[in-house]
Amino acid sequence: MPRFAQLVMGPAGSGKSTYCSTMVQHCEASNRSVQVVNLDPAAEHFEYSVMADIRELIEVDDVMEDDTLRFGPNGGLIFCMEYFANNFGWLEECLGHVEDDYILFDCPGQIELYTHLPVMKQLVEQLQQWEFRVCGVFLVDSQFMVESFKFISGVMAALSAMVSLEIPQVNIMTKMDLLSKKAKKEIEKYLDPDMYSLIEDSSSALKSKKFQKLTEAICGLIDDYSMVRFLPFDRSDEECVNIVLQHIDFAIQYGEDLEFKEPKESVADNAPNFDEYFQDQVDEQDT
Ligand SMILES: Nc1nc2c(ncn2[C@@H]2O[C@H](COP(=O)(O)OP(=O)(O)OP(=O)(O)O)[C@@H](O)[C@H]2O)c(=O)[nH]1
Ligand SMILES: [Mg+2]
Repeated sequence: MPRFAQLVMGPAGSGKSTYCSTMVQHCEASNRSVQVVNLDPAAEHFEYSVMADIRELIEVDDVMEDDTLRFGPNGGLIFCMEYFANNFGWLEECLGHVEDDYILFDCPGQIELYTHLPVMKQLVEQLQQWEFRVCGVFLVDSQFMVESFKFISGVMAALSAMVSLEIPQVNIMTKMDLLSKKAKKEIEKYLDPDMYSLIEDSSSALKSKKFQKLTEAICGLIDDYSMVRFLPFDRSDEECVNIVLQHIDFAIQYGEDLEFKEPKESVADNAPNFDEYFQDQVDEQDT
């Protein structure tokens, strides 16, 4: 039987730890067992109970205090993650060999981990060797996405992770509950973006013709291959959380090998319908 994992990634403060605790609560409410592993050696507090915590292996503060290493916070974190990559045996011991388990890995927020450092890729390969099906979950804060410029850089960050990790990835726009009604309408166009029109929106801000052409080429490539799409994540909306979870489950085929159970009528009636959800949002926008 396969095992299942979500690698929860994204820039600092994008809501990774909050996403993990929301998912745990959501799954508990539907009698589903999901566990969390904290992989952030600099984490100070989180609201979920952990099955494993990287700080038991190594902590950033200890690395920074070491007189021979002399690292600052960022260098210290990279050192910790490299140390972790050389000691995957620790993780193997913590995870055990439970069939069919479902684990969320709450990762650190240093963006270089997802763009060019090999640690996350090594972790993915190791998890796959332990028979995990891994889905990347890339979080971007919706607060920063209401302008096309910031959006393009968010898309590029998500794309870097996709390209370097080579696993299915679901991109998520977090903190939707904080947006005003007007901003929510504004952000709708970023969920399934038409990059060509976004670049038109922002072309007046680009002073250099050369860079404008480069940005156009990048946007064109992303658009032509429909490479990046975002799902909205509002932690206060159960249906929204469920839709995100279903997308991820689908990507790693969770549930395919489980025994088939007759759905209860009430559950089937309440089953979320993605199209309806998005249609509701469009209707809201039209009114
Ligand atoms: N209102 C609201 N606040 C959120 C949401 N997600 C995160 N936050 C807040 O945003 C801040 C950062 O959230 P975290 O979950 O710690 O973000 P993180 O990505 O784990 O941060 P790092 O681990 O430091 O990279 C906290 O103050 C959270 O309470 C959300 O969906 N809605
Ligand atoms: Mg965190």
